[in-house]
Amino acid sequence: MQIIKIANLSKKVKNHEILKGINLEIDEPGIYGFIGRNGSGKSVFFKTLVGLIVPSAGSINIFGDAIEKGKFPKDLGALLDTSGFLKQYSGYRNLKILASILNKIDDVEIKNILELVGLDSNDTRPVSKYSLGMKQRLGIAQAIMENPKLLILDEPMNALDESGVEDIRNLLLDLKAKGVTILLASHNSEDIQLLCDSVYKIENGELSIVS
Ligand SMILES: Nc1ncnc2c1ncn2[C@@H]1O[C@H](COP(=O)(O)OP(=O)(O)OP(=O)(O)O)[C@@H](O)[C@H]1O
Repeated sequence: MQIIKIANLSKKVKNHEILKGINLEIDEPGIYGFIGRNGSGKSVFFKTLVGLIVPSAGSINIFGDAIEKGKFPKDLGALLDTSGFLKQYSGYRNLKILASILNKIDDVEIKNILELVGLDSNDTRPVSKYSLGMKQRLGIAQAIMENPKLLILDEPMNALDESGVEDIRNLLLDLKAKGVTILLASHNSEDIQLLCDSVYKIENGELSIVS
């Protein structure tokens, strides 16, 4: 089944055309990089893919299903920003609350995912006490915890230290080896070069293939 099919996708806010007639088809699992200057439209593009932003025109299909507003696509995990966590609760409690929506994974799996991204699963401190890098790791844990077949990651290495970057690179390559498709927006050319099978550029809201 086709993984992603995007046809003529546009997003206009007032007179500003943020995305202009984007077409993209992804048929093969792999890691797809998205590069582009600050403000070029990468985050808006990703948010549109998951139904958080409603396009002005065009269509998006993920695993054959049309994306609709507010209906998060199944088999999809996303890291779009890490500000959505409930700051008064621990990382574990946050993931548990999110996991209770679909009820696909149990407590042991949640703890394993936390350890996988380098967080202490027994840490009871609230997220308000987390460093930026820890929040980023928690965001990655949230994105991957339900074993999605498609993963959309907006700058996942933000605020990570060197070993964190190395851990997450390896994690993404492991997921790719398991057949997961990953869309990765990054400003880090090393991440793009090391990880991506194909690279796209967004420039002034238009998408083109780089390699
Ligand atoms: N919710 C919104 N409503 C209106 N305009 C928005 C909204 N979010 C982003 N924009 C505008 O859309 C354009 C693209 O922003 P976007 O965040 O997608 O860029 P980006 O490529 O992700 O940038 P960066 O590399 O800095 O993360 C910018 O001009 C921004 O001001």
